[in-house]
Amino acid sequence: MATDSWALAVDEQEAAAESISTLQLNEKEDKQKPEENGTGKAGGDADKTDDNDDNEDRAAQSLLNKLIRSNLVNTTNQVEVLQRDPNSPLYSVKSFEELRLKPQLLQGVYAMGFNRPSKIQETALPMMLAEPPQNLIAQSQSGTGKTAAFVLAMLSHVDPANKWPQCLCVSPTYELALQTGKVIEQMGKFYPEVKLMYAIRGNKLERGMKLQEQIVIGTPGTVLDWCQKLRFIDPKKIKVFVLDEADVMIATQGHQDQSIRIQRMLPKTCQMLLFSATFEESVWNFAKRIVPDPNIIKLKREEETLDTIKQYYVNCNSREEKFQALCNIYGAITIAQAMIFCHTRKTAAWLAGELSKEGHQVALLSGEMVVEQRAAVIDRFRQGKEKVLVTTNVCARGIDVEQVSVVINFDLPVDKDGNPDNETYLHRIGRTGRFGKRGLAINMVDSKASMNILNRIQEHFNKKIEKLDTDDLDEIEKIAN
Ligand SMILES: Nc1ncnc2c1ncn2[C@@H]1O[C@H](COP(=O)(O)OP(=O)(O)OP(=O)(O)O)[C@@H](O)[C@H]1O
Repeated sequence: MATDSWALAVDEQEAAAESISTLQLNEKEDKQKPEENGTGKAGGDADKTDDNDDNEDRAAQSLLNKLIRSNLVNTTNQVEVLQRDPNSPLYSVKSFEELRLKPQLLQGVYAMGFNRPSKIQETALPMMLAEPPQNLIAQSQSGTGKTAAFVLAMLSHVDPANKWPQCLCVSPTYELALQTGKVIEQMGKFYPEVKLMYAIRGNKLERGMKLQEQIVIGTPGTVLDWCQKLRFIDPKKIKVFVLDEADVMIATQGHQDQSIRIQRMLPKTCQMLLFSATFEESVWNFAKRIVPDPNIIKLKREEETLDTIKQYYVNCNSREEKFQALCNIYGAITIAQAMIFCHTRKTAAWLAGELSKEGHQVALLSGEMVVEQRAAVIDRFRQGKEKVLVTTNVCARGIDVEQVSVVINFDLPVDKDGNPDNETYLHRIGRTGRFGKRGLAINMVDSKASMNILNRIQEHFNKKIEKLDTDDLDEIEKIAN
């Protein structure tokens, strides 16, 4: 997940513009709207249309990644552990059996197809299941098994004989809460005595009632209401409090305060667990307020490099010339699958249309689609049903489509001030050690300004980007070898 300031700026812009409603997120949460912040539009290459509003927000990004992910993201990086009590032994497990889980839960874990704990689970699970309970702040990239870990911890800690809420989990949005709820249901499949309740707006309960479900998952506003105003939950009886997606949480106004207010109502003995995909200072400051005396686990993201990538640029004068160059490349070499990035929705839609007319099977990923539609587009592309995926810079941020060996920057990535967005460039084109197969990146340059951007990207990475003459078929053929 990108943490650049531009991403945050566009998030705010998106929230302010209320175009978030098209993503159908937060609809059921009484989200406080931030003030209009007048964030400017991101400047493009030659392509300065005003439709660059398909800004992504963190919640949508996170949901999208969850919906399209079919596997664990494995990393070879070691976890970094900071223990509250450095003298206590640090346990790590290599199998689920070692955790001495209830048989119903072990059955649930195996039924989900998990053979062994993921890297972060190896250390986080023994810590979360220890007696007495230990508090934990854990950070690792999306897809590394955090959700599965805290779901297992919650299910292990409840006493099904007690008919009241014992575990409370807060998520930033209704949809993310539902996704986690599904994992609880799956993992607890063989443990039917444990019941789950969703504390989300729209779930109206009779006044005066007391919840009997042992696990409650919801959004901060509703959870707070249910604990404080409506008293459906007795917060003093909560044994485990989970705050998921802390980085997404703090990007939504109001959620941080609500979460802290919930936390203050819980008993001192309650186990506090906080998870985040990123760990910038704001997340860290928030985490420290939610989790007293924490153990801390961090798992670094695998570094991407440009070492195995052949990079080229093509000089053009207009978007039509860029399109022609693209056609020449397609005419000369066989491209199994390519991702093409544009700066605006309008360009992306235009390009997708032109490529279709040329007979290409094109998928278009656009900001106006709801998250589920976007997930479906990416999924089809991953399955190879389409050979070209055209998208905007913002829309595809943080999405990994590993098998793509050709990336075309129809417009170069720039931040909101028009400076090169090196992080996005690297993430889009770079490969981690594991996916170290050779790749090809082609950058379209169409103005002095974009040539300048390209030069700065070259300088930043200290890697030469070769010029490619797309009118010379022989030359293009060479790049494929
Ligand atoms: N031990 C495991 N073995 C195999 N698959 C696993 C294991 N743990 C989790 N998974 C699977 O890997 C995927 C990612 O796991 P999970 O959702 O828990 O990651 P996450 O770190 O919480 O991601 P996010 O930050 O997006 O919520 C899921 O499909 C999950 O079912």
